[in-house]
Amino acid sequence: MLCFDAHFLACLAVGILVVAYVLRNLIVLLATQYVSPLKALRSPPSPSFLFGNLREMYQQENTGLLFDWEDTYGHTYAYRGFLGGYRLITTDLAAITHILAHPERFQKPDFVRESLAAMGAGSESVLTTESDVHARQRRILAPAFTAAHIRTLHPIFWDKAAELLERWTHLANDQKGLCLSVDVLPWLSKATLDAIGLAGFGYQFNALSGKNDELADAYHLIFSTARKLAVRTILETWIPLLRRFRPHSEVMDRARAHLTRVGVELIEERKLTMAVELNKDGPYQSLQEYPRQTRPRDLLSILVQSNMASFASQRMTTPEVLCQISTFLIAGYETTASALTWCLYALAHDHAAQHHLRAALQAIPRDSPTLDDDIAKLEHLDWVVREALRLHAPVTWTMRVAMEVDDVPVDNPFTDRWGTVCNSVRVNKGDIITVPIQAINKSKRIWGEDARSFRPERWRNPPESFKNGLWSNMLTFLGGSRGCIGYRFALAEMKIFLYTLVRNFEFSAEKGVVIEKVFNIVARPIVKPANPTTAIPTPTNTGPTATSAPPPNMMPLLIRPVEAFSDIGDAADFPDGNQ
Ligand code: HEM
Repeated sequence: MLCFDAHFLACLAVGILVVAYVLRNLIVLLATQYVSPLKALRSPPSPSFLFGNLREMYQQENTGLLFDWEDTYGHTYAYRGFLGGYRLITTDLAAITHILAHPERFQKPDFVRESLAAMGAGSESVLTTESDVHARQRRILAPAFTAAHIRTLHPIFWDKAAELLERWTHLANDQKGLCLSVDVLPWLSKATLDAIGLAGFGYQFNALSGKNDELADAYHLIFSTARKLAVRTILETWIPLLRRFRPHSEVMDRARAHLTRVGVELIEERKLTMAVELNKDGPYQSLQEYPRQTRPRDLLSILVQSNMASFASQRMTTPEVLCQISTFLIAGYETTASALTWCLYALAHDHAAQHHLRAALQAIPRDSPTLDDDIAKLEHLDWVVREALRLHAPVTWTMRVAMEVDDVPVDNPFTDRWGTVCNSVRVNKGDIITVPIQAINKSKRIWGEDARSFRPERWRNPPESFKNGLWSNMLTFLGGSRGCIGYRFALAEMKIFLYTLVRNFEFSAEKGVVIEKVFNIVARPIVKPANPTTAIPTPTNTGPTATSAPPPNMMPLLIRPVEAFSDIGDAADFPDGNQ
């Protein structure tokens, strides 16, 4: 009896604590929301008390929601989050510039950092740290991303692009001049995973060749799950305790353990090879004594050196180094794969642009000794890459949280819900801000009436209005000190892949196939059935590890070798479905 009572009382105490914890969080949330100055902003109606506009936001790329909202509420307004909380959203360039220029005042919200950490980046990654720790990590990592170092990685990109070309050529040859339906997404994911593995860490995933690799499978799993905005995810945002009780996937746990094992092996191996080099090169006592100009610049060497550094400002601990390894593997492949996939999609829907690009690429011979310099400078290729990255930014939006009260200045005064004209937005500590990367990239105000069309020639005279994006007057790689560290890596890889693929293949869309975007860190394509009874088309080939079930994310395109196409006719002869 006593035992039952003790057990009962313990359960009761735990229950009370849990209820008190949830209530406390809800009260803090409601109080923060109650006093938030964002309540004064105009806002669209909220379809759900519990989830506000979050579900609509998730679909915004397919519905044009943010454009409608901007037409109705102007550049600066609020939408509703969990339990009706107001979140600032602004396409005002002065406001965005201010937010990105003050990373101390506007940090990543903890629920964003935790979900990135849980997806494999870890809590000590440059993607998830803030303030001094983040600044130190960026400083240490920067030498691996200079233009000069990225140039040394080109041979890896060329090899991987050639391998992909060979595989597609092999498949296409069986078609005897007819179009082959290929889901390009998994192929590009595998190729870019191989590339970052080798370029960053000398690690052979062999994903393109179809060899089984537990790590490659783990990354595939990370990006192919969580396709729906789950209620649980929203609740976890405000009740952090729930994050500790995420359903555990055994596969993911195994994958994480495997990732750590591989990371430790990579570090140890590199330490050994660097020690051998050191002894060969001179009487240095430690890696840090290497003359600066002869120090290896590849990512793994930089991480290993920092692990052994004696100065705190240059040192990363082993767990930190492991976090960077998994971060760069994640950040470095699915983003670029998504960018390339959407670029091929855009070209498949615009044969004139594709034709021009191909002609420009074919003018540079593959065996030219200056090929690397030439394609880096090739105007038309550059335009296509910029335009695809503008229209199909892989990272569609990002979030920040105000760490203190601030007045965010705006270029375009806005009228609040009481009719007052305002020149700045007041935010309180804890207010959430959405930076709508894609909506700004497609803004008619910046890019003109044809802002939502794919028109590479616009880059002949690009608009000057936005100076603060990291690259090319746009927000695709964000800006400020938290802008994408790997943008040169991504651009070089994209250009080499496009040179190789577009010179050799014609791409076209499949008739009647409508592609939509879903979000899982990056924008990924899915096929929208024309009506509920229409089956999702299964491309002839989905990549080396295809299974009978259609993959959840896919980009089926028709491809045909250029020679076969040239024999048959002109670009206009492509099957229906192309515009
Ligand atoms: C087309 C390809 C890519 C796009 C569109 C892209 C976009 C972005 C964006 C928008 C951010 C900022 C996220 C935020 O603060 O909310 C970011 C950060 C980052 N990216 Fe990329 N990225 C790409 C490729 C790469 C590559 C190839 C690498 C590495 C090899 C990389 C590594 C990173 C890292 C480490 C960060 C965190 C930077 C920091 O917080 O200091 N990215 N990227």
